[in-house]
Amino acid sequence: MEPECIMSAPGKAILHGEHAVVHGKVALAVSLNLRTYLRLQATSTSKVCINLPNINTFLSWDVTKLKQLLPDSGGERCFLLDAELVRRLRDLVGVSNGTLDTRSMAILAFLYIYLSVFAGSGELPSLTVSVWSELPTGAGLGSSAAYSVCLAAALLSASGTIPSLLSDQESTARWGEVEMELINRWAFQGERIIHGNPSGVDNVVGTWGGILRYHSGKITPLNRVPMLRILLTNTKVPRSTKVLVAGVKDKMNKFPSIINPVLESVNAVSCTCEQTLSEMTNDIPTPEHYNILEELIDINQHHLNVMGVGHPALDTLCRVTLARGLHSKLTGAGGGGCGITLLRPETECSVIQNTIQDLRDCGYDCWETSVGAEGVQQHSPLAVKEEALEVLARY
Ligand SMILES: Nc1ncnc2c1ncn2[C@@H]1O[C@H](COP(=O)(O)OP(=O)(O)OP(=O)(O)O)[C@@H](O)[C@H]1O
Ligand SMILES: C[C@@](O)(CCO)CC(=O)[O-]
Ligand SMILES: [Mg+2]
Repeated sequence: MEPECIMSAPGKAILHGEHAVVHGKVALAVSLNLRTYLRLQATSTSKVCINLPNINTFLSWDVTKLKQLLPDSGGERCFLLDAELVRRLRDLVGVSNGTLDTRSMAILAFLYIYLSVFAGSGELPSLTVSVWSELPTGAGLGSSAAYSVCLAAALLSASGTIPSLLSDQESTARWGEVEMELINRWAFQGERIIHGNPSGVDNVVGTWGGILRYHSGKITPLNRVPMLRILLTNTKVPRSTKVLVAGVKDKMNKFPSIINPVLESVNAVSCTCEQTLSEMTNDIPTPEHYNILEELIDINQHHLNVMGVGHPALDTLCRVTLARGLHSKLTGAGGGGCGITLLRPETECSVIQNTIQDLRDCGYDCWETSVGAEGVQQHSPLAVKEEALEVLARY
């Protein structure tokens, strides 16, 4: 095992298709230039330690105690969640079945991947894992997926299942397709623990990065898309993806003939958006293209409200931006959290600045973001963003 490794993975924004994607519809998603960073250190303390400064969680366990929880076999566990292992971990962490609290979810996901990845070798190494993120936690930008992707990459690398990539002190590197598939599968298990019933789109974006279409597990990178300018707004209203996803399912069960057509319509929105983006890259983008993108945003935002995942703070976001001629929708699971606002090429700087100020006056965080960042990466210490290294080096 290498003495130390540092990984990072990006957050994501969903352009269209959140919730519908859980039920087999198309989603379009982009990676963000906000990342989660993880540092793993091999130790000889006979302890497993985790430091999660974003959620003020610092814990450790004796390796001998964790050994008692080892599942019978490893490896294949990246396909199905091992319910018995989850039960044992819940007992260890002291949480009941329905728990949703931030800490317990993060710890369960970590211990689940750690134990499963090392189960095959029968030996549990002592190590310290520290994770710090630029992403707001639980706000719709895929923080859970970026966290799970980093955990999967680091623990698979520590176990020797995938190679450690770096040869010199200053590089950043990415794995090949086979290793990324494996990272993605294990990250999906982390998402299952945190989300309950994830579609897999968030961990796919966290692993591969870029701009992509996701449909029932099938990933299609959109290599040619116009440069999209987006405002991200965090309403700071807390919410849980798990609860919201379960709420949509309840509505589907209660009113199938009403909700199923809505999901079908969201699917058509995603497909029409994809088609429009492709026309914009083949021809010169016109104002009419942007009008279509804006109408699709409005339609989808209404659909998401019908599904019950809106929030008054998101309504305010849409109203405030529309007053400046800009169109917004929630992104991710909704219920609060973040929204995206499309900027047109001709949108004047003063309009953008005034919109940002209006939103900040509502108490929201708001910033312009670039999309399409790299997926999961391994960094040498000298190639990590200074701020991230500074935080991770404290532990
Ligand atoms: N930096 C972090 N440190 C520790 N745990 C984290 C971190 N980021 C995310 N998590 C875990 O992920 C959970 C948030 O996941 P959740 O899916 O609800 O929100 P999200 O992923 O930010 O939004 P969405 O799924 O809508 O994109 C937290 O409760 C915590 O358990
Ligand atoms: C709400 C949802 O569609 C997106 C969360 O970012 C959930 C999922 O796809 O797993
Ligand atoms: Mg999530």
